[in-house]
Amino acid sequence: MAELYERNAEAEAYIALGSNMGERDKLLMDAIERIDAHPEIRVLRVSGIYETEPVGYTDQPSFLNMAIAVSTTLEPLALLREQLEQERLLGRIRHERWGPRTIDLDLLLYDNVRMDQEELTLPHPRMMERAFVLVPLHDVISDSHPLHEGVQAASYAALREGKEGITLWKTINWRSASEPFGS
Ligand SMILES: Nc1ncnc2c1ncn2[C@@H]1O[C@H](COP(=O)(O)OP(=O)(O)OP(=O)(O)O)[C@@H](O)[C@H]1O
Ligand SMILES: Nc1nc2c(c(=O)[nH]1)N=C(CO)CN2
Repeated sequence: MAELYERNAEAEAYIALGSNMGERDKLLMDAIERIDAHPEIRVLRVSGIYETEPVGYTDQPSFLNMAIAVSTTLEPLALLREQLEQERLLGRIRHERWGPRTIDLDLLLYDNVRMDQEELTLPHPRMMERAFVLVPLHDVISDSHPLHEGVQAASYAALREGKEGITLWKTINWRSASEPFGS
């Protein structure tokens, strides 16, 4: 799949972030700044920070969740590996599945790429059922994205129903520190 991309072609991708240990908002913003500092990734838009009840394993602290839109010349697996490296650098220790974590970075969408490998499945297989993904994603997804309407409808429904207790915790004014590619 990734081979379909010409070298240096820019793709638009969406990443979900979550934290429920330590200084949660600082960890999220650190992760975003580190991603933006990568020479082949530019953070275009940043969602609000939302507080959410834990989903899955519920006996753990509440999460702060966000989403970002990025432009990148990395291929999908390289982008995922960069995210995993940033998780590692920010001190993520893996315990149980769906358990507490300092930082979690999930790749939601990469252009219109569909792939189904153990290391990377796109679109993210659980994204449409999670308010903690859909509501922040709606803040940053492009109006012209094929999933925009579906994400919008599911996000509004989640907010109406108070799904996962989601509430806006803080808004962010984002300005990328990196130059657009090719400038
Ligand atoms: N779209 C994707 N985004 C992130 N990781 C993915 C994706 N598809 C597959 N993976 C693989 O899943 C592995 C485990 O990811 P992780 O520990 O973040 O899961 P989780 O956050 O506990 O659960 P969930 O996947 O339900 O969010 C990663 O090492 C990665 O290789
Ligand atoms: N509210 C919330 N719950 C979760 C989250 C998360 O980011 N937010 N991440 C999980 C593992 O991906 C499991 N449960």
